[in-house]
Amino acid sequence: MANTKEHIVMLPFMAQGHIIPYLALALQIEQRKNYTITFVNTPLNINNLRSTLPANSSIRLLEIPFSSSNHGLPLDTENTNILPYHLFILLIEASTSLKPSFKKLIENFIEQGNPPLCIIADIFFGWTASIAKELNVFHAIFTVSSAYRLACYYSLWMNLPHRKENSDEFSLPDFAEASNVHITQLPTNILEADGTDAWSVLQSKNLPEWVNSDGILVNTVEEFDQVGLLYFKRKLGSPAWPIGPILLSRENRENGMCLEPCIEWLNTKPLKSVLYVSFGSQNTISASQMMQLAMGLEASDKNFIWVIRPPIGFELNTEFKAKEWLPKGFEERIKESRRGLLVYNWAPQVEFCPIRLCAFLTQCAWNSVLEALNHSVLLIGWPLAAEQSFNAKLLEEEMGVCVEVARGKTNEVRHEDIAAKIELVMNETQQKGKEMRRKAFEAREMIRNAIKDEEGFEGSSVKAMDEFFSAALSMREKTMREQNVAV
Ligand SMILES: O=c1ccn([C@@H]2O[C@H](COP(=O)(O)OP(=O)(O)O[C@H]3O[C@H](CO)[C@@H](O)[C@H](O)[C@H]3O)[C@@H](O)[C@H]2O)c(=O)[nH]1
Repeated sequence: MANTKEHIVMLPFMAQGHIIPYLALALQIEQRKNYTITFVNTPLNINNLRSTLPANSSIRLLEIPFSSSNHGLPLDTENTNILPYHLFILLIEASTSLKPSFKKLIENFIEQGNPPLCIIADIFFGWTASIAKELNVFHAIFTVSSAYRLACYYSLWMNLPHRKENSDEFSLPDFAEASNVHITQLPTNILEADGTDAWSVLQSKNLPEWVNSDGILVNTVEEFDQVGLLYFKRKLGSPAWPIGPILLSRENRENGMCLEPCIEWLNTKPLKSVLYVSFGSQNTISASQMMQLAMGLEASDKNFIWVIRPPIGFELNTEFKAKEWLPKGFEERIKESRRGLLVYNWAPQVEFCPIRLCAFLTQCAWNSVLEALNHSVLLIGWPLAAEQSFNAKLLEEEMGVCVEVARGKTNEVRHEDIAAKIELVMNETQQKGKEMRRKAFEAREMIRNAIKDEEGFEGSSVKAMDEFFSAALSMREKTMREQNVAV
């Protein structure tokens, strides 16, 4: 066994929000030196990854066949980034066609004497757990988000409680630790689910398969996500390993406005005085919300950077029509006063975080959340889609580092409320802001301690990763013993 590296096979769902964090995890595992990694996906995704993988990486990229047009999808559709939301479900359904070739791949590895120590696969690929079980390979699901969020998601899909309650607010039947959920916090697919629709049917096959997995790897930190982690230990009877934060590597970031002008602007501002406003890599808000947000920012009197995109209904590459979408003279006023900086479409976010940011008005997408907490930046939540409301719930109710300012892409928002929330969080003399600052500092310490790996001290995330590999090795030794006995 000496000198032989253990083999890990990874299979993310075909979406950038999944592939990129999986690659970040692969790169992190690679640093442990004693593993070789096979990163599996469909041909076009693998092709795109070739240019982003660091030149010195030993990660092997491997294609498995996929034909989108066989599944009612446009030709060469292998990633959600070129699909409208209502077709995501088709791609997830179509991805079950990967099953036979993925199974064959693992069988071939076994036959060639290179059996995987473990398979790490996506939350949408419950079927990989059954394959792993059949072939005696250790299996883990890797979720790119928090355990708390995943617990809400799992509980909602398994129980559809909003269909059984008459009220807009209800509790989660098997996750009583979480406070009530409001109907407006549900993503569209769960809100519309009735047990017979395509999403319900898909999840009713996918989620029960999770019990066949040997555990869940979670991009989180044990110290602030206990409630969700315990839920999965209880529900699935297997470990949930908090191994985060798995922060995204810079190689995978798009290029946007260059860093220098932003840093130059930031450097003219006092420490921890700037509000950063961004809705992540995929989302934007409605034109009327954009108008109110601009007015709220102006009224708040705080320094701000706003990563601004055309509102809903316009392509990202549409020319930004400030005269139409922003209050009259807004751009000129903030430029003149140097109080605000508008960055169109994409900003070097990670580089901003450590410097002068006090707060981040965010849709609460998990990577952004971890990046902000890593530098004790306070959060002003405006969840827009997907699981973001559950992240906001964890951040506000459990961790105390966030205040929700608005919800959804179409709901009415008022500039007075936005300005008031900004004031509440950013004004150092306000009790609420003070308390949030203390909690955000604690969260930062939790993150930093979790990833510490020093003589005499191993952080919780480092330990969890060790435990995950130990569990995989123990299972393999057990299987080998059993096979020897059988022989
Ligand atoms: O202008 C920008 C915008 C984003 N980023 C980076 O891009 C990543 C974006 O990731 P994230 O914050 O998670 O946002 P999204 O990709 O928009 O979020 C999707 O993926 C998340 C993780 O699964 C989910 O929590 C969200 O619901 C889903 O919309 C982060 O590393 C950001 O630093 C930039 O560098 N510049």
